[in-house]
Amino acid sequence: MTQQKQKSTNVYWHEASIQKEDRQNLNEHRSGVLWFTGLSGSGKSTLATAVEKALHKRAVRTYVLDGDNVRHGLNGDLGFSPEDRTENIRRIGEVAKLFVDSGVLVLSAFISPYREDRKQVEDLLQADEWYEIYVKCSLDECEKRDPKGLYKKARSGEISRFTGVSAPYEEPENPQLTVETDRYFIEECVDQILDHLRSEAMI
Ligand SMILES: Nc1ncnc2c1ncn2[C@@H]1O[C@H](COP(=O)(O)OS(=O)(=O)O)[C@@H](OP(=O)(O)O)[C@H]1O
Ligand SMILES: Nc1ncnc2c1ncn2[C@@H]1O[C@H](COP(=O)(O)OP(=O)(O)O)[C@@H](O)[C@H]1O
Repeated sequence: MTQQKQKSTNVYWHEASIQKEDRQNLNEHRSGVLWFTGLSGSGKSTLATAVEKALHKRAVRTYVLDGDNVRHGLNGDLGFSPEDRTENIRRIGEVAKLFVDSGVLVLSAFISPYREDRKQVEDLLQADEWYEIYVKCSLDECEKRDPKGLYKKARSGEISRFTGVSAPYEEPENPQLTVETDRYFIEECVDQILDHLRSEAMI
């Protein structure tokens, strides 16, 4: 699957009568994207889910977009070649942007291994709507955790192009936040993220 080309012609943008700002005012919080990126098993889903729970308690409208789940539906036609991963992230970016427009705080949990792909998503959003969170964990530790047994399969050759083993992961150069999940407990990482959101006046 290659990068989508614009095929639709004669289409016109329809301006809505209710704008993003109206929805944010109604919700009494800003919308945006917490973009968790990191190796498989680093803790993206665990943290996105735990942070969502904490935000929900504070009456923040949230939605988790998760790699495994989105690949069951919307992106079920995509594999793990570099081109498919790029298209995967491009579509997620567009979906995330719609959620942001709807006034929601999105928590996305995708490996998103390429810097350029993450930058493309960032460019779809306003500066204060984008929070890149690097879920940092050594390959060694991810492999020890191996919650789905995928590293084992990748090492035996049963899965090809596995991130960190036989496919690249490009670390964020300038993330808003780095959480080191091989150094801190889940609760500590969640607190670090919530503290950051507070310092950004997001909550
Ligand atoms: N080859 C290969 N490489 C990496 N990951 C693989 C692969 N094959 C299957 N899986 C499973 O797919 C999940 C990653 O999907 P993503 O959409 O996040 O990947 S990507 O952003 O397009 O790289 C990933 O989920 P997480 O472990 O939660 O990261 C795996 O469960
Ligand atoms: N500090 C931490 N943060 C997140 N997960 C952690 C942490 N410490 C241990 N873990 C464990 O690591 C695993 C991470 O799995 P998961 O969240 O599915 O990762 P990913 O979504 O990045 O593939 C879980 O079993 C989780 O309990």
